[in-house]
Formats: sequence, structure tokens, C-alpha cells
Amino acid sequence: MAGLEARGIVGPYALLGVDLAVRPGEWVALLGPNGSGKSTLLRVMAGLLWPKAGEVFLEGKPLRAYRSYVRGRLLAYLPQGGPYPEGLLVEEVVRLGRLPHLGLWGREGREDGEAVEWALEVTGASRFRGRYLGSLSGGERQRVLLARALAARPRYLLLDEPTTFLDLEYQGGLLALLRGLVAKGMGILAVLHDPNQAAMADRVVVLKGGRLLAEGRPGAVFTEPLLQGLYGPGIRVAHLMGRPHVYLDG
Ligand SMILES: Nc1ncnc2c1ncn2[C@@H]1O[C@H](COP(=O)(O)OP(=O)(O)OP(=O)(O)O)[C@@H](O)[C@H]1O
Repeated sequence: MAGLEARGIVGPYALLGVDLAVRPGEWVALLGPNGSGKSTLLRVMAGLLWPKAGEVFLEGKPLRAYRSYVRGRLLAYLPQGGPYPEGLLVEEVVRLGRLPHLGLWGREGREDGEAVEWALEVTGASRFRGRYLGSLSGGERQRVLLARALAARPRYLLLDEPTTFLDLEYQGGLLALLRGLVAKGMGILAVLHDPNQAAMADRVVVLKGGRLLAEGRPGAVFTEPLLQGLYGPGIRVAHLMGRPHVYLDG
């Protein structure tokens, strides 16, 4: 079946039995308090950590049965932090995203060049192309790393707090970009701390203590009782233009 699916994931670390699926053309936001297991789950679904029990399926086949270059064509992952290839030029960093597509001799073709140009363009990173990654600000670097993930032209994109470091304009740009990618058929799973950003997704999944606490449309999941249970009594929810807006009542 088309999709990236985690079934009954137990361990490593905090995960106590989690089921989560993302389908092509769907944007799922993953939320939860610090330490609830979001990054761990993302890394399990990216094939970077192996669970103690349970299995991840990619297009119906166990993720561990894929050769890494085949998996790398289908699945891209943007981590939360480093290490970063600081000594590489931005264009070189983004070209790394094409590695799963290159043959034995690593020769790049027209399609590879086009994918790199497209990724630099849509992330607004073109103007940094000749600079070293290590010379960029945190937000600029984040856009380049997203471009590297997109350059693979993956079917599924896993993003761990992609809006961190971005100013408000680029946060909006990134969320609009995700919406556009989903409209073209990409499946996206993004860890987002801000419920207002998560409310733009098709579906939200909330983790607490390594278990799935709630899942569904943002408007159905983001209620005051649920959010207050997660983040404290100061959370309020207003509804504007059919979408929940979450704020702190100081
Ligand atoms: N390498 C590790 N060794 C031991 N414990 C770990 C390791 N990585 C994560 N953990 C633990 O697993 C739990 C979940 O961590 P994880 O990073 O998945 O949480 P998170 O929900 O992404 O948190 P945050 O919102 O703070 O990023 C935490 O208690 C963390 O300390």
C-alpha cells in the first residue's frame, strides 16, 4: 500500500508502541512536549534507528529490506541539528542530496543539475550557492539543508522542526512550500512545536510519553482540554476562519 507507515514501534528510548502513517499527497504534523519521542520516531521512520519491536513499511515493504540508495530516492530527512558539512560550498551541500540517484561512477546528469537548481530556487537558497555552509546564519543554513533534502526529489519528506531558526517571512514561505509539494503528491511528516503552524497540516498526531495521545484534523484535535493537558492551564484556543488559533493567556 502506498505510504510510509510505522506499526507498533517500541523503542529505542522513549517510544512505547506507536502507529503512524503518512500517505502520498498528505501533510502530517507531529507534536508533543519535549522528550515525548518525536525526533526518535522520525529517525526510526527514516531508517536511521531500529526499533526494539514493530516495523516501518515504505510502499508496503519493510524499510530494512531496501537498499540504502533506493530508500534515499524515496525518502529524505531533515534533522533537527548537526553535524553540518560546514566546509562545503552551499551548491556542493545541495548536490549531496542527489547521491542516491547517481550511478556507480557518481556521474551527474541533466536531471541532477535541474533538481539541484529547483531545490535552491524553491528554498530561496540560490543566492548563497557560492558561500561556505559554515559562513551562513542559522536560518540561511536551515534553508540550504532543506534544499539538500528536496534535491533528492523524494516521495516522502521527514522534517524535524524545519521552521526553527527561520524568521516569520521564511516560516510562512516554508509552510506554503510544504503545501505546494503536498499538492504535487509528496507525503510530508513534520515535527512542529507551534500548534498554529501544525494547524496548516492535513492531519496532526500528538505524542505524549512515547505514546500516541491524539490524532485527526487540527480543528478536532486542538481543543483547550487537550492542549492544556499537554502544555499547562494558560493555553487558549480561538477559532478564526475555520482554523484553530492557539495562544498563551498571560
Ligand atoms: N541517544 C539517546 N540515548 C538515550 N536517550 C535518548 C537518546 N535519544 C533520545 N533519548 C531520550 O528519548 C526521549 C525522547 O527523545 P526525543 O528526542 O525523541 O524527544 P522529542 O519529542 O523529539 O523532544 P524535543 O521536543 O525536546 O525535541 C528523551 O527522554 C531523550 O532523552
